[in-house]
Amino acid sequence: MTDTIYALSSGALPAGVAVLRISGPKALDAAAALVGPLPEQRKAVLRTVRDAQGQMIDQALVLVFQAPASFTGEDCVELHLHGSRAVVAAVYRALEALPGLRLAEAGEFTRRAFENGKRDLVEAEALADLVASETEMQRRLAVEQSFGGQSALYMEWAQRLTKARALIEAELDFADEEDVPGSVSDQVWAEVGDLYLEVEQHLAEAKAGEIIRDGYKVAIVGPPNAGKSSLLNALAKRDVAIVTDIAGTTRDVLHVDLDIDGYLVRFFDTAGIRETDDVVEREGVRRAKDTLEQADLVLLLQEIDSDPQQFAVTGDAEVLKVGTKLDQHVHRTAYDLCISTKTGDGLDKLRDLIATKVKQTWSGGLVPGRQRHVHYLKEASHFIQDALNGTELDVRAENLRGAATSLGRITGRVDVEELLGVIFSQFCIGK
Ligand SMILES: Nc1nc2c(c(=O)[nH]1)N(C=O)[C@@H](CNc1ccc(C(=O)N[C@@H](CCC(=O)O)C(=O)O)cc1)CN2
Ligand SMILES: Nc1nc2c(ncn2[C@@H]2O[C@H](COP(=O)(O)OP(=O)(O)OP(=O)(O)O)[C@@H](O)[C@H]2O)c(=O)[nH]1
Ligand SMILES: [Mg+2]
Repeated sequence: MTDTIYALSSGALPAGVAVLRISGPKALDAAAALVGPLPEQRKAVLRTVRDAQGQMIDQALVLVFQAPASFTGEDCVELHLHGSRAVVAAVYRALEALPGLRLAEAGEFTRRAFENGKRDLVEAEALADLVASETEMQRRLAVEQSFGGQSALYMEWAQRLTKARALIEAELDFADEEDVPGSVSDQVWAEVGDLYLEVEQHLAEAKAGEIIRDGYKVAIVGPPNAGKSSLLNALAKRDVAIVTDIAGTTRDVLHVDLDIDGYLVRFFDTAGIRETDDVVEREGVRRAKDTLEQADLVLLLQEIDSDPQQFAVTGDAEVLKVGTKLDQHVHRTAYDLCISTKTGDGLDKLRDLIATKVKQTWSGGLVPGRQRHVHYLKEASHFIQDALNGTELDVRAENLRGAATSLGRITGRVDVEELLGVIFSQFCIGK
């Protein structure tokens, strides 16, 4: 028998109100033990919460959800308590004393929702993203992936693959019979070819999902003393990095997260890149180069009119040449943009430029949300490719099955074999 679990579902205490959720076969009994006869389901009612000795703990709103119509699909009760640590601790003590009840583990309510078919893996992961979202775009992406058809897209693909496989296998089984025209198979492979392109197009947008979720990475690089750390501080509007006039001040990579127009943008301040015998600085330079390679955008800083020290910017990030210390120099066209952290000149322009670039990364549509999805999408894509390029019909059909299974693993919901049964039962081969 499943445990009945409980936990605080609302935020950090103290708070005005704390929502304590109980879910599982004993949820209703447990709640009744604390508050007496339960209200009609899905109707909030004010009740006194008492411990086993009959001592009053708090007055709370009680909300009952009967299985299967609840968030988890199990019997659920919510106690909307006063949000103090002592109240919650006292209710925990009272629940703990009841047999078959225990504190929920992280994610366990949502896990049960998955196990009871209330949401699939993509929706459950996106719900975690929604709860963790800090920027507007993270929220939008999470909402889109949790409630907006991401799962339906993968399931539709899996179904198309399974249908194609059913038709191919029918051809295999009835190859010697006249009522399976050869052109059926041509048609099927043309459709699989279309699907392949759709999957590839979707995969091509994986970067967008990563940027929204994990942030758009901007590396601030350049020679020592160019003003990199000063820029980081100016962007952060606080004294994050040490700034001195000594070349080689920064060694570690420091970062600051900013919300720019609803997007998470992560700025990385790095050690000035130069040849050096200093062991510590050399490690700093190595890390600077690493950061540069992983960036989505590189701000290459250089004091205006200084000798253009050249070093290779590797990686495929776009590079913006930024001239610094504009207060001491005049504007030069050799740079994409000139700034002064001393006067603040050019900083708004830089922020706008970055905002424009990050906005181009996501069209707002369905994109792969996580590395896990990308992994299975690539796997599916390879199977489809093998199916398209194969020669033996049975092997090609097997590759179609592999592709559908890979897609099924993303949502964790599709039972592909079951689907095959449904499809087979729907068409008859002239028998
Ligand atoms: N108080 C409270 N607020 C909350 C939640 C909650 O659990 N409790 N949620 C928790 O994340 C979110 C709302 N999500 C929910 C999702 C499903 C059901 C539910 O009862 N589903 C039933 C009935 C559906 C219906 O009537 O349309 C079901 O799926 O069968 C409830 C809340 C946000 N706000
Ligand atoms: N006048 C003027 N001085 C600046 C400006 N930005 C930075 N500086 C000065 O330039 C010196 C170096 O600045 P940092 O920000 O430490 O330079 P950095 O690129 O981080 O240097 P390293 O960490 O050594 O690679 C400091 O003395 C700053 O005050 C600016 O816009 N105008
Ligand atoms: Mg520095």
